[in-house]
Amino acid sequence: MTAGPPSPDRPLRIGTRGSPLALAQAHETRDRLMAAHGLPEAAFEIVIVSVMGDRVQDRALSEIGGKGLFTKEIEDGLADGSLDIAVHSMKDMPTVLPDGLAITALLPREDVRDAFISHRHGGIAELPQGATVGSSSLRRRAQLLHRRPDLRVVEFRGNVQTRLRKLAEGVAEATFLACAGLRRLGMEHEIRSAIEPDEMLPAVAQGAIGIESRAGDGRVLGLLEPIHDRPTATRLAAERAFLAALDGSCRTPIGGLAVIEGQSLWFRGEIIRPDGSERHWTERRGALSDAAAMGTDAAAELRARGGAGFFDG
Ligand SMILES: NCc1[nH]cc(CCC(=O)O)c1CC(=O)O
Repeated sequence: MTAGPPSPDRPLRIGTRGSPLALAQAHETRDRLMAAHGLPEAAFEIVIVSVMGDRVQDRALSEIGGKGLFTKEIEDGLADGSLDIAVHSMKDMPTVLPDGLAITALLPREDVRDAFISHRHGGIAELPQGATVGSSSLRRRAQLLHRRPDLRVVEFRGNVQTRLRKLAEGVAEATFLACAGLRRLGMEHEIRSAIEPDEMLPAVAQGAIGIESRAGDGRVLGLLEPIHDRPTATRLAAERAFLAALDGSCRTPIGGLAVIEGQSLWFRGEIIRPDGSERHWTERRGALSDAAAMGTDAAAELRARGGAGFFDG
């Protein structure tokens, strides 16, 4: 796009992954932009981009490694101008973005909690001794094993629908998904219980949708301004600073959550050994304007307490 508002002749091109959740998030973004600017649906074009993280289904994501497994191909489209904006789950976004790109808007955050999903049991405490639980998230595995070392955790990959099918097939007795994703998919009824953050601290940025665009594209920035949510931005500033200072790759079990209480920010963060054997937790309270510094400071404390090589075994 060059100038003027998006129109059916020159639609704003919205890049997204093709999973049902990604598409729901892209549609939510489009709907908010339509409402904010009084534009017709045809002024937007949703462009599905195939990314490595979706193509590889037979290996754990932590094994494939590398950053941006869910973002690279989409970011290439922003950089070469074939896309105008990209919609992402902020939970999946690396803390460092390619030169020239930035998160330029955040939608109001959804429920941050993890959901306990099971046909037979109501919550973690009800799981029988030695029960099998499916999860592909290193954080959820580590948090669960810390609390319940008796449980057997098996790899559970694939999108929300695939995981629910594995559960129905009896591959595991329970699994976990983000409440936010289930809500956005209209699948709230799958949530057996929502796990409070003091029981299972969510992933950094869980429940937040971010919009990425070219940092210097003033026209797109103007379009995004009315749909940007400042409280979400403040919370993510603390959480993502925490993650960045811990050098969080997908191999590191880390939880982090900031909430706004009146004029102050309450941040909680933790690091856990992948096998759940050791956990370090901390919290900070401070001014909203100190959000990023609080996250960085909390990370420095946990790094020192965990010691060198904490994440290795
Ligand atoms: N890593 C996959 C992913 N990325 C974002 C969500 C859920 C939606 C969100 O947290 O915003 C999920 C699935 C899940 O954890 O259940």
